[in-house]
Amino acid sequence: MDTLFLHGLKAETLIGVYDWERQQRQTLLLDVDIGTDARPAGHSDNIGDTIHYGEVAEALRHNLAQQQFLLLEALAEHVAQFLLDDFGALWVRVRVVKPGILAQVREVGIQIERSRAADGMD
Ligand SMILES: Nc1nc2c(c(=O)[nH]1)N=C([C@H](O)[C@@H](O)CO)CN2
Repeated sequence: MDTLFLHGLKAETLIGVYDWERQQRQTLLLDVDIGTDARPAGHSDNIGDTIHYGEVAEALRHNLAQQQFLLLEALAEHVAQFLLDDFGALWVRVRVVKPGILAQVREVGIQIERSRAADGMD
């Protein structure tokens, strides 16, 4: 399988379990890997034969700005399902980092992998 990826995508959303986190959106960093078949576009050289990464970035930012979550786990599940459902991804890896949230820790986050074939069982 081929992988289309967007790494270091900044997205704002309301997220967190503490009261102060419910007051305003925070900026998260997402690494998104999308399993796809790149051969049709590789042969045709036509944007219509692939997943447009600009559209993925815009749709994700727009969608997350309208959502709210308590946990990074819930946000990652939401993003994975969004990519499988709305962009026809065959498989996705979603890594979410919440920057600067813990002192003395470089990065905190979650990474999940989900696939269409497993139908939510993985
Ligand atoms: N496994 C997780 N642990 C924690 C989360 C989370 O989303 N997943 N979130 C928090 C708080 O919101 C934290 O970001 C604020 O310090 C704590 N632990």
